[in-house]
Amino acid sequence: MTTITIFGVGLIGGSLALCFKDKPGFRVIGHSVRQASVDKYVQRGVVDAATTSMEEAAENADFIFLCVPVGNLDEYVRKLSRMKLKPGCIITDVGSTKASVAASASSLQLKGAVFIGGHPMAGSERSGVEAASSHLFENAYYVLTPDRETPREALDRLTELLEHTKAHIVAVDAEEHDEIVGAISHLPHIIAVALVNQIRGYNETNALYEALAAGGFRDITRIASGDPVIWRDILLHNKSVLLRLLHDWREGTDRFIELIGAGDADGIEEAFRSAGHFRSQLPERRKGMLQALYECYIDVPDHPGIIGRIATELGDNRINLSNLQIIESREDVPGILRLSFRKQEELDRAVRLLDSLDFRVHY
Ligand SMILES: NC(=O)c1ccc[n+]([C@@H]2O[C@H](COP(=O)([O-])OP(=O)(O)OC[C@H]3O[C@@H](n4cnc5c(N)ncnc54)[C@H](O)[C@@H]3O)[C@@H](O)[C@H]2O)c1
Ligand SMILES: O=C(O)C(=O)C[C@]1(C(=O)O)C=C[C@@H](O)C=C1
Repeated sequence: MTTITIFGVGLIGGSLALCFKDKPGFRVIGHSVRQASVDKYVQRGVVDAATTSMEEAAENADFIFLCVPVGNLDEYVRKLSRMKLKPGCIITDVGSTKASVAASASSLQLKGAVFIGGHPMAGSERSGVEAASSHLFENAYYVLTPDRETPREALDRLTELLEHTKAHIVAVDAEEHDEIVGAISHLPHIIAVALVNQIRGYNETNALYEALAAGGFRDITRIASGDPVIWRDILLHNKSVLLRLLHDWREGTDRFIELIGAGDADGIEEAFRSAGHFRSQLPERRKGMLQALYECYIDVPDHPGIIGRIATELGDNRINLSNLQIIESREDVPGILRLSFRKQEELDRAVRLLDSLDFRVHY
């Protein structure tokens, strides 16, 4: 029996637990500092058993996943280093920054256990075990950050276990990870939050800002709703990288001030063209499950039952909807529904079907 212990059964810890739970030969143990959370994990069937005792959770584990906020990782690694663990136990984490936890672990004697940093490149703005899903990591990249000391056999064992997530496992140096993930994840979160707060300020004197905010604003700001504690810790643990990136970002916005100020039409077009070109090359598989892979938008007249009818028509025609979101719904305008599918072929069939039913469909 392989025992997998998860400290912090939230969005990421809970999703990992669901990837392993009920697989033959696996037993999944959850840990929380709060009894109410322990009860909830068990009630929801996310883990086989749970406890508030760190020793009890860790003692028989073959794999330990630390899925707590980045700011708590050092404390967890330190506590584990003082415990008697099963020989050969692999300790890993899922923190969004990697250099600081790698430094904590390498400064400690883990008494026969091995630490290998990890970071699944999938998630969402939601948090807590309620948002967990066994599909979260499918087709996403899952970064591991072994170093020169990491035994090959341990890396292979962890990689083999993580195959249950259906993610693509890649090994990346911890510092390089923080550099790149700072740019493609942490900086965008900062920009989204700064933008929302800028608009929130304008909205205080004119509520039309909020009322008129449509698809563009929502698309670029979804991630501004991330958990404040999780993101506080991430930003503070990638400080030097982020300060450099923010400096570059300021140059990017200064460039727009120049282009617009000078009425440089060609320069503006070129900025959009090169960005669009780069973005269109991003591999689809990098998107996590909670993001749409293939999407279309439908104008829906504001009358009861319409959403149910669309879902039923798709279901009757065996077209699998991966997500359905109302992105605009006010009394005075038609609503807009965003439908997401996992496959191009499903999107194509949905568009043909909805067209034939006289819905206005846009891509
Ligand atoms: N949210 C994402 O998109 C995402 C993606 C990849 C990795 N991560 C990383 O995963 C880790 C967990 O994030 P999440 O999104 O699952 O958050 P979450 O809030 O859903 O889960 C965090 C878990 O840690 C527990 N916890 C919080 N504070 C604690 C403390 N002080 N001591 C002990 N336990 C505590 C919570 O009870 C919860 O079970 C973080 O390190 C984060 O950087 C997040
Ligand atoms: O999809 C989202 O909402 C996320 O924020 C996921 C996301 C990201 O892509 O930036 C956020 C943090 C992670 O550590 C990994 C992935």
